[in-house]
Amino acid sequence: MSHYKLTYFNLRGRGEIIRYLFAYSGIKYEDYRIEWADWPSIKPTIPFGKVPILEIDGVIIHQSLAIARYLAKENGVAGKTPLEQALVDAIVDTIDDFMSMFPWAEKDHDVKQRVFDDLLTNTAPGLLQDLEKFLGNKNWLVGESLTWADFYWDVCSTTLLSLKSDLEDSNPKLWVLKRRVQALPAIAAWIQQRPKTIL
Ligand SMILES: CCC(=O)N1CCc2c(cnn2-c2cccc(F)c2)C1
Repeated sequence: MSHYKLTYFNLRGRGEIIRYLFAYSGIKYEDYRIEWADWPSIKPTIPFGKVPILEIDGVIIHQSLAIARYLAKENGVAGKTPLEQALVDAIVDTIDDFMSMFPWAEKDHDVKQRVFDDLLTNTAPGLLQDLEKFLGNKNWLVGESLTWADFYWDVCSTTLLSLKSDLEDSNPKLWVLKRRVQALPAIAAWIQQRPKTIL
């Protein structure tokens, strides 16, 4: 039995997709949440100096999407064929490109608020419309079964709704999908038990 240790902050952020995959797989792992005060002393010990990282029996994987893709493949939710896996990656990257546009670490509150508001008001609607069209009348974003693209949509849309709740007023199929993911017993249980954080 492998030993898994996830290292990230006490945030959903870029760590939550990994936590979803562990919850779905039922595999036990250490969910180590770095205290902000400890980060300066921990950062130099981390390869490439960024988190999340996942240690698997001492082997360190960095980059949240690489970690998630590994766990998805190990647990049958990466896509059933290479073509489906490519579509999953394309959707995940599309969502991640948008999430990466936010200046999460901006120190100037006014600058941060202005960029966040612009992205949420002027960029998010187009992205959601494209995702709604891609989903169409399917139950899941890719193929005919759950993949980690569906998990990623739920993880990231939770944060987007926390920032702009009226995003839920358009693109109804996307919000039906969100509820379908959150109704999965393992995901529902994780959401109920996880530490409550703003982001
Ligand atoms: C100081 C750092 C911080 O506040 N956060 C880190 C990044 C982040 C947060 C919430 N979502 N999110 C995120 C999720 C997926 C992709 C991505 F680029 C970003 C909060």
